[in-house]
Amino acid sequence: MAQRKPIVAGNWKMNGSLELVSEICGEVEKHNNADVDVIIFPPALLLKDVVNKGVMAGTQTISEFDSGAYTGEIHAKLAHEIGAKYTLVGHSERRSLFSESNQQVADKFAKAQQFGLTPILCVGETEQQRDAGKTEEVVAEQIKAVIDKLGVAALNNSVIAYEPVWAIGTGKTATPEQAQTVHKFIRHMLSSYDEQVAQTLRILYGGSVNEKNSESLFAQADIDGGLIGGASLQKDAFISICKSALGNV
Ligand SMILES: O=C[C@H](O)COP(=O)(O)O
Repeated sequence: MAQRKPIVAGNWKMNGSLELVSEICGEVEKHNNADVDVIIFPPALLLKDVVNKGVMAGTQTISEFDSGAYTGEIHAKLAHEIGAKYTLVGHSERRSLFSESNQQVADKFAKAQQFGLTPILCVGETEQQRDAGKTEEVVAEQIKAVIDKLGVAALNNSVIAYEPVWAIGTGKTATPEQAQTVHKFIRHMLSSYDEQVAQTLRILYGGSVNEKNSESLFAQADIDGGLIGGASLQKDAFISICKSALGNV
């Protein structure tokens, strides 16, 4: 089996402050090493502060446009110049609250790579879709939008985060088995395009990950770390999750 370096990514969403940067980042930086990539996704206004603390960072979304009259958008080129290494694309909150389509997410993915950012493509089904037996179909469509636009090789320089919408911020974590089933499906689907991409792509799980469940989730064969929301705002919990990625992925 391919060796994949785990990632523990903290998505602060529209939370955090300069105080939180000071409280968490010094500690977090110590856990980013040869064995695990630790990344913080702060609100864009705190990106430079996080980078200045020596922490690997990214934006929570990115514009699909180049520079121009796009008030309020985050330019991938500027984010990269400031020091961002990654960006999330297609987080379910962007899809549901800001109506981002699969096509738009694919455009953002392309723009991120064009300007040197590694996209983390977020995918996942709603509870209704899961209940209707459509989990695999929904996740496959979300990934195929990127493959159709850019070709499967574009996934080489990316990460996928599987985040079932029903598990986000609800405390209702997918069981390790439920998560593993979908991660395995994603790898299987990718292997029909390219076996090397399927084996080397890092696939993170997100959705109510905390310091108590991270170890069992990360121990699954196809789970390469986590995208953490609420627990990434608590220093001790987040550090504990970072430690559980070591030797468990
Ligand atoms: O990006 C992170 C996810 O939306 C998970 O959030 P959560 O850990 O608060 O459920």
